[in-house]
Amino acid sequence: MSDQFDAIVIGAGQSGPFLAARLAGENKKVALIEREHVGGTCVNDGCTPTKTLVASARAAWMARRAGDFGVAVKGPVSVDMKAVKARKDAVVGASVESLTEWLGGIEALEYIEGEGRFLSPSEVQIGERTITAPQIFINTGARAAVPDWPGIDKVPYLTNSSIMNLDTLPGHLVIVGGSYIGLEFAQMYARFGAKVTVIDRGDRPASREDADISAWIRKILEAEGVTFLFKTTVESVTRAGGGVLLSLKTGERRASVEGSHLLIALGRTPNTDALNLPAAGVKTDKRGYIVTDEHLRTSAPGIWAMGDVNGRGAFTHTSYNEFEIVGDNVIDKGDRSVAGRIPVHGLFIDPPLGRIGMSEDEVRKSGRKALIATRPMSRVSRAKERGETQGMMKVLVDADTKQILGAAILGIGGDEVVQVLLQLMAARTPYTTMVETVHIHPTVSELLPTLLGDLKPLD
Ligand SMILES: Cc1cc2nc3c(=O)[nH]c(=O)nc-3n(C[C@H](O)[C@H](O)[C@H](O)COP(=O)(O)OP(=O)(O)OC[C@H]3O[C@@H](n4cnc5c(N)ncnc54)[C@H](O)[C@@H]3O)c2cc1C
Ligand SMILES: NC(=O)c1ccc[n+]([C@@H]2O[C@H](COP(=O)([O-])OP(=O)(O)OC[C@H]3O[C@@H](n4cnc5c(N)ncnc54)[C@H](O)[C@@H]3O)[C@@H](O)[C@H]2O)c1
Repeated sequence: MSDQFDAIVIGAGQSGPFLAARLAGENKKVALIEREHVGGTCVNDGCTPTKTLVASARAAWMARRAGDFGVAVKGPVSVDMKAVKARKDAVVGASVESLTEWLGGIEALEYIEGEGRFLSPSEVQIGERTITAPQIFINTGARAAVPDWPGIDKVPYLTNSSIMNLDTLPGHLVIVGGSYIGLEFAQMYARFGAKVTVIDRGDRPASREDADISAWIRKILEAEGVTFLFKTTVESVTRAGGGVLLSLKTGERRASVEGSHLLIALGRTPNTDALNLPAAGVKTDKRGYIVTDEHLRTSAPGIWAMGDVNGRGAFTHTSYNEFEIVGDNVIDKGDRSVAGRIPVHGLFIDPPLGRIGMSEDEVRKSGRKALIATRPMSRVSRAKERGETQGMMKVLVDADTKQILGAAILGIGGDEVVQVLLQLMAARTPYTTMVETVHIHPTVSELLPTLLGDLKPLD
């Protein structure tokens, strides 16, 4: 027997639950299907747990540095990994609980546990049950990509999901992938006290960032004991002792590294394989991401795709924004789209990187006339007072319109401070307005007018 709904949402990530709730609020009968855990990656094995662990790692680091501030800590600082995990589990647990409670209290919404699979453009099967709706919204996210290295099926390895169960300190954590996931875990585990090696095929960490930002990231992590092996790929993996031996290739040179634990951080695979998308007529690209137009409509009328699964964002803020876009369009008959969305992201090493708009590389490639200013964090009094002067600020401005094109702030508070510039950018306000505005002293943001006052032509 088929259950008829007004709308079906597949996946309870960072847009699905909010859209399901909003539709239910419009007196629609809604089904929300989730195969693993409500809240998806962000809440369970992404943003929330990693930033909670980053906070523990920072506490350990500050305790070790206490003497720099004239504070005595008697004896060596040690980290209780079971307590660190328990704290992380408590923060995640509270988030999942409040989300579950909230969704459970919405009368018109039925939460269905299980894996959703299309039978046709309007029918979804979950186990023995088949449900139908004229509107279906896909929010199934992505998972860690696992490479096909020879031997990978015979060695224990960790991903961002399984590392969440670790409550012991690795002797030597080898991380393959030196981007967002790899870097956040690298610094965190180095601060917990593990030996950490990061392997990447590129020539620098976070290679989507400008070279000067990458150089600072490398310097910050190396100063904390992280070893980087760049231009290096993994040829094969085998079991060694209790851990894993990786055979590596750097140019023509071959070497090996043995780790007690291996973490794979090589990007993501969209969760589209279980959906049986051909039955619904939903097209995917070569990498398996669902193809959508700017309004997030798929190739099948009546089916939308939001979040990581459409390959347009890969961040919680982009997924949530896509709930807002689809919600406004479907419910309020709006005309919102992702066109013109300003790209923003953070990299939550410590100090963090906040990034908005275009990078310097992107501005150069665009060929437009631009202005640029940079300032080391060592020339920010707040950073000096805090004893954390690593990093730099960078801003790029259109030479003709005087509007901000992009900015990077790698330094204390960089993730928050950069959003001051984001507001100017979104409002299309010329940077000169900020130069004339008085800011609070002593803060990092007070240096933004000074930074903008130093703008020079980008040669
Ligand atoms: C380690 C890590 C750290 C991160 N840190 C940040 C950060 O600091 N800031 C940031 O903005 N982003 C961060 N991200 C990215 C962020 O987690 C994702 O972009 C975000 O979760 C958005 O995902 P989503 O809404 O597309 O779906 P997801 O959160 O991935 O959820 C999809 C859900 O769909 C379910 N599902 C899949 N297939 C089916 C099916 N067939 N039937 C039923 N259910 C299904 C899954 O079980 C899952 O619960 C991080 C990611 C990782 C891995
Ligand atoms: N702070 C945040 O917002 C945050 C944090 C973590 C994750 N995320 C999200 O998760 C996504 C995935 O992150 P990620 O770090 O896993 O992937 P990524 O795609 O950002 O980086 C993968 C890295 O692996 C390297 N690589 C790929 N194949 C390789 C190989 N065979 N050998 C050696 N190196 C190889 C690449 O050069 C690259 O540096 C990101 O795109 C991001 O959207 C966001």
